Amino acid sequence: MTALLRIEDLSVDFHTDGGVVHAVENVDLSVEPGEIRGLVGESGSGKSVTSLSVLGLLGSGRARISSGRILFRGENLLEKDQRGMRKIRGGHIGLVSQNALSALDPSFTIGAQLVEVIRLHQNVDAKTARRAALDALELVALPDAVRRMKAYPHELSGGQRQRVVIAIALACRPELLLADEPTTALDATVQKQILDLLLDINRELGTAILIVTHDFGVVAHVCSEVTVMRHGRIVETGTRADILERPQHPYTQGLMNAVPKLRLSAAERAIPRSSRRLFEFSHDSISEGGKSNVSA
Ligand SMILES: Nc1ncnc2c1ncn2[C@@H]1O[C@H](COP(=O)(O)OP(=O)(O)OP(=O)(O)O)[C@@H](O)[C@H]1O
Repeated sequence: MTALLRIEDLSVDFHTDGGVVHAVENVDLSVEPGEIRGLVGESGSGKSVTSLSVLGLLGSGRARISSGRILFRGENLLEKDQRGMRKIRGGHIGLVSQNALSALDPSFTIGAQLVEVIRLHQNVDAKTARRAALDALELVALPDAVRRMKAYPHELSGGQRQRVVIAIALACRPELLLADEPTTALDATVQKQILDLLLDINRELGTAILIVTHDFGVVAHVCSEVTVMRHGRIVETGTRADILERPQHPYTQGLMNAVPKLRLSAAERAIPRSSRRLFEFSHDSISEGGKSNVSA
């Protein structure tokens, strides 16, 4: 199968007053059409820099991509100009960020923000854009969508705001959603609802999702494939079963062992009973894959 997204040998440096920081080194990562891949690792491991590179959002300041290609549908995104990247962002790759409050503009209604994104990417009249905006809100199961179109971000709960962010990301039916810690800012019950929504979207629309997370609860709940990062490098790649049940790399084993008991309990409470077994490393509810691919 041709990968939807293929990152090849990506290296990113930051040139700071204190010297050069090798934030991402020789990273290879693929997302196949329709799959949900988790990119997991501790803070500072290079997850966000990798995902910002995909979106062309590293900024022109101190960051430098020193090697690699980022192929999306076969095209190298690193060769695209700003205009080309604006078409990709929102049009073909939707972004769901951690903080819905900062992702939304406080001075515009939800409807206006959705309509703006749709009209930016699609050559449609205002009425068609409004209909598409409403469809997007219904897709993310925001209750009372017609009334919510006129609401401002501060009038919604945290979970509702994150649904709106997902609606905006999906409004143009992108092939890939890039979700950077999509549930970190939410409480456990709402986290589960948002993760279930991402699963529904994946199943119903076939949208591939790359989830950046430090949380194995998120991985266990939604990811079919997992890539583990440490110090800017990929240390292990495998199916969810490989990584959760049979981690090969000592770093992944350590991360799994370090998931505190209390934290596990919170995560267990946040996911359906049928999936809780994942945390007990049982075999029957998860796909059996080959051995994971481990780097030194
Ligand atoms: N603007 C910047 N200037 C200098 N160094 C940076 C900058 N942004 C990131 N880095 C460095 O790049 C490395 C990777 O950071 P990155 O934000 O990708 O990690 P992360 O795994 O996403 O962690 P977190 O979950 O905390 O965001 C870290 O060493 C970080 O300090």
